Amino acid sequence: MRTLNIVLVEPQIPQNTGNVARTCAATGARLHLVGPMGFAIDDKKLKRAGLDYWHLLDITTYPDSRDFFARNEGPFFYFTTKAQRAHSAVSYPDGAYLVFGREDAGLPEALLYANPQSCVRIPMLAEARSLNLSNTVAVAVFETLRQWGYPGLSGEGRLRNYRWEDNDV
Ligand SMILES: C[S@@+](CC[C@H](N)C(=O)[O-])C[C@H]1O[C@@H](n2cnc3c(N)ncnc32)[C@H](O)[C@@H]1O
Repeated sequence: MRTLNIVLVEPQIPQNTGNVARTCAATGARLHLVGPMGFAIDDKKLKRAGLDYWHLLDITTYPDSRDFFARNEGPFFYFTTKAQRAHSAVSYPDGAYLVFGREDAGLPEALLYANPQSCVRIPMLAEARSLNLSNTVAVAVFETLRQWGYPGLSGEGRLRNYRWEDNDV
C-alpha cells in the first residue's frame, strides 16, 4: 500500500478543509493541517463539509510550518500558480507530500524560490488567477493515484450486470 500525504498550509476557510478531508478520507490519503488556521478544528462548517467521513481520516495538525518541516522529511511538491511545470509532468513517488497554500495568499514566496524544482502548476488560462483550494487538491490527489494505479481503491460501482461492448463510448 502506498502513502500519499496532503498538506494544507494555514487554511482559512473551513468548508475547503472539510472538502479536502472528505477527499482524503475517501482515498486513504493522510491529511496534514499546518497552522495558524482560520478556524478551530471542531468548527461545525468544517465537520459538515467533511460529512460523516471523519472516522476514516488520518489527520495530523501542526502549530506552524516550522514544526511541520521539522517532523516530516518529504519529498515535498509545492502546488502553486507560479510554477513553470505542469502537475502531470511529475512522477510522484510513494510517500510524496503534496503541499498547498492558504486561500488568499498561497504558499510563501521564500519557500517557492528555495524549491523551484519541486513546484508544479495545474494548467489554467493565463488570465485566470487560481483554482479553488479544495478542487486543486482533488485534481492533484487523483493525478497521483492515477499514476499509481489507484492502489486499494475500487473502480467498480453497483452497475455490475452491464457488459461493456466495443462500440460503447
Ligand atoms: C486560492 S489559491 C491561492 C491564490 C493565491 N493568490 C496564489 O496565487 O497562490 C490556494 C492554493 O490552491 C493551490 N492552487 C490553486 N490554483 C492552482 C493551480 N492552478 N496550480 C497549482 N496550485 C494551485 C495553491 O496551492 C494555492 O496556494
